[in-house]
Amino acid sequence: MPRFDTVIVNGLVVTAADSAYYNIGIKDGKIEALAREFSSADLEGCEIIDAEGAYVMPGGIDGHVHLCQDLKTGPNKLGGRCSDNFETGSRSAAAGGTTTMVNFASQDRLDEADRSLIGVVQRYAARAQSTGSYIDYAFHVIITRNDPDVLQSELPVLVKEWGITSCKLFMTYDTMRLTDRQLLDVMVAARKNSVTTLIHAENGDAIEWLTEQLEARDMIAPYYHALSRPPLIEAEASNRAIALAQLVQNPILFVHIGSPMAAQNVREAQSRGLPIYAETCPQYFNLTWQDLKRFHSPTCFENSKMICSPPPPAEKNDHEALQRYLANGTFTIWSSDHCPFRYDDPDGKPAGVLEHAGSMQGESGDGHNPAAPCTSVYHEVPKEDLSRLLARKMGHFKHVPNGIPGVETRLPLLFSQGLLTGLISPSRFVELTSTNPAKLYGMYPQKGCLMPGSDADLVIWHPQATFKPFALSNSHLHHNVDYTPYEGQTLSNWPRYTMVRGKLIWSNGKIVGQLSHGNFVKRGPNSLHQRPQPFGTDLRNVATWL
Ligand SMILES: NC(=O)NCCC(=O)O
Ligand SMILES: [Zn+2]
Repeated sequence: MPRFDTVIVNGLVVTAADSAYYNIGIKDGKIEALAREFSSADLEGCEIIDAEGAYVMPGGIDGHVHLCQDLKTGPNKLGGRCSDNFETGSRSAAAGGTTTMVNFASQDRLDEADRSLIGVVQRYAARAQSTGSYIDYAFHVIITRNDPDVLQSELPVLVKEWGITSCKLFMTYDTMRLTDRQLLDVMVAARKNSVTTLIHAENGDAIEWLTEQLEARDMIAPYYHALSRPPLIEAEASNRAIALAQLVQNPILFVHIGSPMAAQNVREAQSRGLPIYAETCPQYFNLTWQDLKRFHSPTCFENSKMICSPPPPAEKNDHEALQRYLANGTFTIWSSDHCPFRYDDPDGKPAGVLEHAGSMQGESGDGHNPAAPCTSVYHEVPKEDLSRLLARKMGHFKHVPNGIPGVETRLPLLFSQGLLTGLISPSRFVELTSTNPAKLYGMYPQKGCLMPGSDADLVIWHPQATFKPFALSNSHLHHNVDYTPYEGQTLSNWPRYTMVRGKLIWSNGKIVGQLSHGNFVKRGPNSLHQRPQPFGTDLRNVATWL
């Protein structure tokens, strides 16, 4: 009986702590042993993968992926529909070196059938099962209501039976946001159940007010999405959320931090020893407000391809400021916020044109009036009409589904722009992309490390000396999206192998795995914060009596 199924040789193995040349022996989907060199007897009968001196790292863990999700980010009950399902999303993730993704199971506040959070999770789990997944996956539950009976009876079940130990709360979006008192209700329930709380921090009232001011001045082209959400919007909300978290002693993670001001709030809270964590994403290091004017003309609706919330920072200077927070440890995790919408799909970015035409109440003269009673969230527009509408009509940024794709480019962008430039060390790269998400989301040490007994989830890069830098094009990618925000970006390496529990899923430019391979991951509690009473006991700051 061979000692190992697979051995990886000649790899520069990187963990969140160290880098060294090791061989890795894998048996039954787990890491069995690491050694400077295995004996020839040990290697007998096993498959050998030669890393040829390249980096070998724990597989990427993407803590922020939207698949199969209807997202009502606009002001009415219609919205967009994510174009990737678990097949196309996990395929794209694997091709980019990701071995586990945490997706969202989103409660629809407007649908009474969604009152039950368990029902919500079951609905999304069925979506994943209906296609299968190439890589392992888990769910955060998005909570959009504060029903006390549901929180009390269902959160413990989600944690114990489903291993769903994280929730996401919104401070913006008409149909998803919680008021401050609702945030407090849910945060207390989260604390009692050790549920890691993700916060989308933007001041929804201020965004609505600014949007009204902009539209009164006819400033509705995609570019003005950014002006409806200047950095103060995120800075104010993150500041408020830190205070609320402190009050009820509930650790929080800010998702997709996009402004140096908000990052500074996190830094300041962390320096007071508070368990406040922050995620950031490649869009905040690559795009600026100028990208919302990128295509053809400043008013061209194609610029809606770059709309996400929070918007990218105003200028390149902001990228440099954010890089400092990446290097100095303020950011905890690097995720994609992969939120895919197509430009040739009426339920994608064009919703911003269709909804606007509808809100003009027939002024369009083409008979399309989405403001009329609608029984589904979807826009029923014949494909041939869509390009005609897009060419002729003005759209409004407020109706554009927020989000951009990036699950596949998440690791390669940071590798080229962070690791190879020396901004961050290889170990910090692993910490941000794998080890910290594993700890934060209760998967460590099953995932996020290369210890004996851990899942053999690995990404092996190309040997640097022989890799030819290339300009990224959407045709390289495996998602179901008709563009990438990073078109033309130079990349200086790419994952050569992606392995999930001992099976190669991506090898030398090809998907070689099976859709039946990806497993649902039942998770435990956050293991990042371990200090007892990190919020202190001062009654001026903390309601310890709650
Ligand atoms: N981030 C974004 O623009 N879209 C995804 C939905 C959200 O998380 O806000
Ligand atoms: Zn969000």
